Amino acid sequence: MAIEAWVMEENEEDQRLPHKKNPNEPVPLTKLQEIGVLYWHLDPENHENNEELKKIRESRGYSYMDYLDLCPEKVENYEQKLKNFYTEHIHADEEIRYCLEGTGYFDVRDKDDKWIRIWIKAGDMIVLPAGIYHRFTLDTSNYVKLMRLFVGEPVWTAYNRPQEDHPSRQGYINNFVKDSGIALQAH
Ligand SMILES: CSCCC(=O)C(=O)O
Ligand SMILES: [Fe+2]
Repeated sequence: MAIEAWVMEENEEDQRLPHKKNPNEPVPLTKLQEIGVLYWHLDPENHENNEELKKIRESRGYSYMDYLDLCPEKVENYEQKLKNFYTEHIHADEEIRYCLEGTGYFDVRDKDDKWIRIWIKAGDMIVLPAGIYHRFTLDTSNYVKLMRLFVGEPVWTAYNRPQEDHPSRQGYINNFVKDSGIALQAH
């Protein structure tokens, strides 16, 4: 199964709507990889014994794991959390999420600072690199259950934009934005 992503139509409509352009401008996985986003599709059933997940965790050092069941009954300060998730931010580390149930949108900025919307469904696992500007919203299904992974003790601190001097932002620019800029200039 392939990932579904598109260039976002920015307007004042509800954030939970798809916000596709007309006509739609799909974004292929290769373009997401260029900006440092990793993606796997795994079997969401019986994830405790999923060999592929085990291998990814071992090879990338994802020792920590917990669950985020995004519904008002299970999450403290639900509305505030949703607001924070949709405020553009970065982290000092990777953001690793594996969708077990439901659906939602991860928005990431591309090299031209445009929003790309990534539709996450059961079985989708994504890694956002440290320093990438991003945000998250539920879609109209209003529910998602995610596995959160981390290397070592988790740090969920979000640094809201602008954050150009943050070391992870500078690292991100050096790894994923700068070279492509130079390559373009050379042509
Ligand atoms: C609902 S998980 C994704 C939200 C987010 O960007 C974060 O937790 O930092
Ligand atoms: Fe985040």
